[in-house]
Amino acid sequence: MSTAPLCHHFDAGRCRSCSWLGLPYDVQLLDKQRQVETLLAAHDVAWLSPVASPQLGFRNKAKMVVHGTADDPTLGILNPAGSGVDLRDCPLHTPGIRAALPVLADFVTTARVTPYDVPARRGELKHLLVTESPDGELMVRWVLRSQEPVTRIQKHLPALRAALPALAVASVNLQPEHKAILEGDREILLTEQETLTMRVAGLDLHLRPQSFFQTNTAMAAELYERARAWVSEVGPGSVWDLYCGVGGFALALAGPAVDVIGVEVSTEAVASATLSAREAGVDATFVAGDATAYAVAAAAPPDLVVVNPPRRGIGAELAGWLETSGVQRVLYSSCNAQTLATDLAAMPSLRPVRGQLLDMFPNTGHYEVLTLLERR
Ligand SMILES: C[S@@+](CC[C@H](N)C(=O)[O-])C[C@H]1O[C@@H](n2cnc3c(N)ncnc32)[C@H](O)[C@@H]1O
Repeated sequence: MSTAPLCHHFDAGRCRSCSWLGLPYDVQLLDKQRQVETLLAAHDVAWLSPVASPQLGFRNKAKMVVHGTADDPTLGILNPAGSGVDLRDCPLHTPGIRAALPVLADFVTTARVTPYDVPARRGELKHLLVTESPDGELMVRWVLRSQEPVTRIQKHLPALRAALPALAVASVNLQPEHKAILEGDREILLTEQETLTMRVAGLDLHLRPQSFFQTNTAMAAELYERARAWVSEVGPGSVWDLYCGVGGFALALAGPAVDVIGVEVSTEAVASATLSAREAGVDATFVAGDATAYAVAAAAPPDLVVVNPPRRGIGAELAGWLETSGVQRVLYSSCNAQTLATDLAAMPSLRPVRGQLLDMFPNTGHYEVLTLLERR
């Protein structure tokens, strides 16, 4: 039986970012489950069935490198020779993003925003970042070397909005350094609307341009719903959500009988979470700062701590604090089972009793794993 090709760029060898695309999806999921069970084999975890994702069309954020010329830009990646590979029809992205990228490529030409030429260090437009909310609204960000094209972008923005009615938030990010980093610190908002509303798991989460959001909307919803269900079995009176981002876990777990505090290093994300809590009429507090510093300085631990760190994990200091703090339960959501295993080894008094893999990153070797830890 012949099957339709999933991605013509992959088949032609132009893009291998989805390094597992050649594996049938059920094999991908089995391999990931096997991997996480092996990494956590030292623990007696009750594993729930892995949560499958749509294999394509799931990715709510496009991070496109812009190359070529203003008349003929490419949106995609650079190949090893440094030439642009156009991936505007990348099938991982949501249909709304796929429809928007050709319009945004035309805009590069109309507004004369010259793509940045890495070897020559000339040009302006480095990346185009596009996020689609579950409601179909778009956030578009032009990552520029300098402010030079901003006036032209502003001038042509009304025409772009007419061509792309879903465009709700537009901004310019300034990344003046000649470094392979996605974006810089400074953001210039070009629309009145400042946030995209990410409606997942019954929550309306405001997302500002520089904040993190899980890139797979369906899996984000599954993650917060599972957190809500698992934690409700335990009924804690107080919860910290460390590495809270725009507050998904905190707001999913908040309630009249639960005192919730979210801690996050990004002030933008904290502002978004605070706004979402206020609009939902939820009593949750969000603090800008380092998760470890917050924990070690606290007078007393809460009943339950959620941690959802970047790939590096929570690290020895926070793991050590959790180990000795007396906190009864930890809900650890990890996008890197290797660092999860290291962190668990540093908290022998907290036993992972339940785990579930959520396939946040189909067609790659990556995945999210949610684990509930209980004090022995
Ligand atoms: C994997 S994301 C999780 C975000 C959020 N929990 C969610 O569900 O979307 C990790 C978050 O940790 C934040 N972060 C990174 N280092 C941190 C630190 N040292 N202290 C607090 N937050 C940090 C990042 O800004 C990012 O928002």
